[in-house]
Formats: sequence, C-alpha cells, structure tokens
Amino acid sequence: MTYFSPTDLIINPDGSSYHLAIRPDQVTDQIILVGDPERVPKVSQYFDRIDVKIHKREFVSHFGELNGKRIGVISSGIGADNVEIVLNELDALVNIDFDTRLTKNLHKSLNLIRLGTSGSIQESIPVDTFLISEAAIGFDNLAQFYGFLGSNMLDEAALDLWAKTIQYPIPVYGAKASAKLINQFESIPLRGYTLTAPGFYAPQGRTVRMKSLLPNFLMDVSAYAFEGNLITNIEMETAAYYAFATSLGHEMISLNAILANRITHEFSTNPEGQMQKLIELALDSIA
Ligand SMILES: O=P(O)(O)O[C@H]1O[C@H](CO)[C@@H](O)[C@H]1O
Ligand SMILES: O=c1cc[nH]c(=O)[nH]1
Repeated sequence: MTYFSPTDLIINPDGSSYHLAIRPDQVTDQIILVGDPERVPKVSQYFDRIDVKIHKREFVSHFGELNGKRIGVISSGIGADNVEIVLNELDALVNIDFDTRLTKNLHKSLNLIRLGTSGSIQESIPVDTFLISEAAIGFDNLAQFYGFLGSNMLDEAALDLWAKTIQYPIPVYGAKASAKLINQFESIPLRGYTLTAPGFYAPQGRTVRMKSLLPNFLMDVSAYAFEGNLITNIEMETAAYYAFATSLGHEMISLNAILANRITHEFSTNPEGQMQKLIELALDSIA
C-alpha cells in the first residue's frame, strides 16, 4: 500500500478532492464527461433524480440515478491539462482511502464516456455525423511527464515514425478506446482515429492573426494514415483520456459530434441540436 502526502493528494477540509470538490461517497462508477460546464445540466436533465450538484471553477458535477443505476456527469473545461486533473482526482476518489491516504486493496474501474464536439479532417465525414474515437493521438506534452502504460497504448516506435512523416517536432503518444465500451455503442457505426490537439487555432490548422509555424500540419495529418488508419477528426481531450484510463485501469470511450468539416469548410447549422441528440443516444445505450 502506498501513502500519499497532503501536498501530493490535496484533500479539502470537507473531505473532497482539491479541484473537483467531489467527496468519495458522492462519486459514481458510471460517469459522462463533457467539456462545457453548461452541457452538464443538458445531460442530467434526463436523470430520474439528481442527488448532488457541485461547482468549482470549470468543474461542474451532477450525480444521481438513471433507470435504477447511479450515474454522474462532470465537465472538464477545455484541454488535455484539465483531463490530467479530472482523471487523477477521479481515480484517487475511488482507489485511495481519503481517511488513511493509502491505496485501497481492491482496485475499482470506472466507466467513463466523453461526449464532445469535434472537427472532421476527411471530406467523406460530413458535419452532423457522430463518430467514435477508436483511438486517439495526443500532440500535447503530457507524455513527457507520465510514462503512460496499459494494454490500450499505441506503439511508441510506430508513433515516432508517423510523427516524423508529418514533420511534427515533439514526440506524440496515443491510446485506444475500451473495447468493452465500443461494443456498448453499436448504434454509432462510424469509427476513427482522432487527433488531440494542444490548442484550437494553429494546432488545429487554423490561421487568424498569428500565423502557424506548421502551415501544412492539418493537410499532412489528414493525408498520412497511422498504421493504415486515416486520422478522421480533431479535438482537444480524447488522447489524454484514453492514455490515463488505460494506465489507471478504467474503461473509457469518446463519442464525437462532428460540427465542422475542415476540408469543405462547412460548419453545422444546428450545433446545440447535434449535441442534444448525442446526449440522448448515449444515455439510451447506457440505460
Ligand atoms: O465540446 P468539447 O467537449 O468542449 O470538445 C471540443 O470543443 C472544445 C473547443 O471548442 C475542445 O474542448 C474540443 O475538444
Ligand atoms: O474543429 C473543431 C470543432 C470542435 N472542437 C474542436 O476542437 N475543433
């Protein structure tokens, strides 16, 4: 058993985790993860009952019951750095005893489902479709601090080669979705490899006033398949979720509402409606 000091694992005076402000008795095994805090009530409105509502910074959490089973929804805000906080604290809430600060003897595995928006980088994947990230490749710097490991990690040497092909200057990492959860979402037939970008503009091939140092980045990513898999879409969290989930022993899947097609330059005319449909579809599959 490992002990975690009060500065490694910070526990608030009310016994809750430092950023999420969730107590161990409140957290559920089944959790929906969204980016936008305002998306949380759009998910929990379908719960039969909401027992707990928590709000700290961008982290809004509702816990309740759906069809007799406990369920939660938590917002992470934007980006892989926030995912690092959310998954470290969620894992601590179920796998560390907050009274003794020791790891628990029995490991608990969470079922985690991201419902997010994303841009397509293949002409053949139009706006207003839903896509499961079968795997995701992370362009952020988390892998330089964490030795991600687990059966769902993508091969590092193959990723290095691929990153060189698209002339990306720093190492990337990648991981797959939970096979168990992919089976649960058969109602979404479209699967793809997702690029998780460390920003919204230049890191996703967008130019506003600041010019990108890698102007061909998006076109190269869309053209060069990784191990035969075309990169289908781009967003900002999935690779981090997948890498932490497999490393910490949790089931994780990311479902994307495709709002933009970066090749045809189309944007959805009803983004809110698309997300609501994805929420309903996901909750139907869970229930
Ligand atoms: O809709 P969400 O879940 O926020 O996801 C996508 O939208 C945000 C950018 O607008 C990024 O977080 C990206 O991953
Ligand atoms: O193009 C897009 C659309 C949604 N979210 C992203 O990160 N990129």
